[in-house]
Amino acid sequence: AVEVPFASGAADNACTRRAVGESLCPELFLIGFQKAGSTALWFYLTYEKGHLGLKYAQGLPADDHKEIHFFDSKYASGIEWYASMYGTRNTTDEISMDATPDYTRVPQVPARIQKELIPDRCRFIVSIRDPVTRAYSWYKHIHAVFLQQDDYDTALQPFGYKFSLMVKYVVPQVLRCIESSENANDVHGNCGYQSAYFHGRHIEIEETGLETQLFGLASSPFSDSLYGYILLHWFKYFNPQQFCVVVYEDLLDNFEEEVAFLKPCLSFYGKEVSIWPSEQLPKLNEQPCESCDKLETFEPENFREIGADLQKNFFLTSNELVRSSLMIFYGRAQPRRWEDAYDLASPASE
Ligand SMILES: Nc1ncnc2c1ncn2[C@@H]1O[C@H](COP(=O)(O)OS(=O)(=O)O)[C@@H](OP(=O)(O)O)[C@H]1O
Repeated sequence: AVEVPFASGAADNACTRRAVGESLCPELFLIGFQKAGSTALWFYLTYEKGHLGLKYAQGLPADDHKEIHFFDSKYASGIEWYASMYGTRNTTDEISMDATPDYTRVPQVPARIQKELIPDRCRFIVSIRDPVTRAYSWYKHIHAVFLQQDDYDTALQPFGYKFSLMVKYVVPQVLRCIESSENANDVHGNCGYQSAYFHGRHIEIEETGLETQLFGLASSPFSDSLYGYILLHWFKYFNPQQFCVVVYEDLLDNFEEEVAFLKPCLSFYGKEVSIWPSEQLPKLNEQPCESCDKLETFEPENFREIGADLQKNFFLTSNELVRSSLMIFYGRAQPRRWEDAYDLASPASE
C-alpha cells in the first residue's frame, strides 16, 4: 500500500484519500453521550440545519442513518465498508458525520479512529447530561428495548430489575475499580462496562437471593456517565481543541447560547451555522415505557435521595473533572453543577 504523507501517519485507505470521486468518509463525529439528546442534536444538525450540508450513512437503511456503529461493534467489517456507506465525495470541502453515541462507551474507539482516519481533520461533538438522570434514562431504555434480549435480562434479573438495587450493589464495585486505577485517564479503559475488571465478577444480591452475572452490562448505566474520566481517555488520542462539548440541560434552558459551543467544530470545515433566537432543541427519542412492568419508578423525593447519594459518593470527582475541562479548554466561566439539583452543599460552602 502507498503511504500518504500526512503528519499523523494515517495510512492510505478509502477514508484518507479525500479526493473528489472517492468516498465521503466521516470526519465529524457525534460520539455521545448516550441518552444526552444525541438524536435531537443529530436531527438538528443534519435536517434542520440543511445549509450545513452534512451527509450521513445513506448506504444504510433509514433507521440507521444516525448510528453506523463502525468503530465500536462493526470494526471487523473493514474501513472500505465504512467508507462505502457515505457515498461519493463531490467536493474537497464536503463533510459527513458519524453520530454513534456508543463511541464514548467503548475504550478502543479513539485509537481506532486515530489509526484509520486523518486525526487532525477529525472533530468530535459531545453532549453531556446530569449523570444520574442519564443513568436512569439508559436503565429505562434497557427496559423498553433491550430487556427482551437474553444478555440484558440475565444482567438485570439478579437485581430484581431494580435501579435502586443496581445502585446499591453495582456502584460500589465501579467505585472500587476507579480507586484501583493509578491515573484518572486510565479509568475508562479499566472500568468501562466491557472491562476485564467485571469479567467473572459475582455478588450475591441479598434482596433477591440471586448471584450477579454479566456484571459489566449492569454497570453500564453508571460507568457510561463518568464523563470526566471518559473525556480524559479521549484526550490521550486527540487534542481537547478537537472537541465541542454541549450540556443537555443548557440546550433545553438556553438553546441559542448553548448550541453556539458547537461552532468551532463546524467552522473548522468552513461551515458557518446560523442560529435563530426562536430555535429550540427538537424533541426526539423520548422513550415510552408504558408496558415496562419491571421498571422501577420513583416519587421525585425518593429519586432526589438516591440521586444525591450517587452525586456525592460516586459522580462528584468525574463531574469536577468535566467542569475543569469545560473551563480550561472551552472557555466556560461557570459550568452547570448537576449536584445542586439534589440539594448538596457546594464544596465552597462546606
Ligand atoms: N427537546 C428535548 N427536550 C427534552 N428532552 C429531550 C429532547 N430531545 C430529546 N430529549 C431526551 O433525550 C433522551 C434521548 O437521548 P438520545 O437521543 O441521546 O438517546 S440514545 O442514546 O440515542 O438512545 C431522552 O431522555 P429521557 O426521556 O429522559 O429518556 C429524550 O426524552
